[in-house]
Amino acid sequence: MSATDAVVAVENLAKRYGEVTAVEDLTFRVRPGRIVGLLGRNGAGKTTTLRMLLGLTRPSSGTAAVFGRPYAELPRASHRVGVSMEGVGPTPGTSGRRDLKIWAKTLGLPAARVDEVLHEVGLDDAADRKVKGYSLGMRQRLNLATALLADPELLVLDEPANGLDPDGIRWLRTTLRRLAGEGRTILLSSHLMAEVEQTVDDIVVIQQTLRYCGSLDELTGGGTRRLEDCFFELVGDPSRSQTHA
Ligand SMILES: Nc1ncnc2c1ncn2[C@@H]1O[C@H](COP(=O)(O)OP(=O)(O)OP(=O)(O)O)[C@@H](O)[C@H]1O
Repeated sequence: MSATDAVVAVENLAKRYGEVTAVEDLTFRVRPGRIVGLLGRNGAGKTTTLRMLLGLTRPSSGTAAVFGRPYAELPRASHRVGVSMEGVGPTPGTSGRRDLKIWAKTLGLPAARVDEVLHEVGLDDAADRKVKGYSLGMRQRLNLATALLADPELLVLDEPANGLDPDGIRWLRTTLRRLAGEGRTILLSSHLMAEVEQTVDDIVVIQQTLRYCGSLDELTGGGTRRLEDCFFELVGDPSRSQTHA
């Protein structure tokens, strides 16, 4: 697949914060219609990578493109790409419904779309409560509702399963499958192996540098090996050695 056919194309991407190297020489592509899990332990560079992809953090070197262009140069980027990420979310003092209405107006969408996405994420009953009173799981649902507002082709979701209860996790999995079934591409970051194993088609494993990029099936031998075991082989298991790979 050429870089122009890819929904996401990351080429030799690097980010350094002074002495700290967050990401180094990262290259991977995301194919259309796939659910892709970006995996790595805490501090591996997942959020930094997604932020560079969305033009929120400037790379030290390399490039990141969405639909063949840097996000900042992509026409109708906020309609084509839905984002759920800490710091891109709602204003705590407003209600969920009010917050979504502001986003809908900003995006030039009809107010009726707000009710649709509230229903889609199961927040109808809590829609008029203040966001500051929401549980973490409710915030995740609201973030996803915001990401879905413009009916985007690509969803970029940073740790979407964080804080969800078992019902919420099952709901998220079914929802993501349905969205991908409608032809959307989904790039999500996570460190929840069991969840990722049940949700994604492809895997990108990073630990500053790229450790794996390909199908989940290929990595786990068609499900004969646990993703968690494969993951530790790729990034190193601190319980077996004193040094991280
Ligand atoms: N603005 C910043 N200034 C300095 N260092 C940063 C900054 N943002 C990230 N880092 C560092 O870059 C590295 C990667 O961080 P990043 O948040 O991308 O990891 P992550 O994989 O998303 O981790 P987590 O799973 O804990 O969210 C870490 O060492 C982090 O401390």
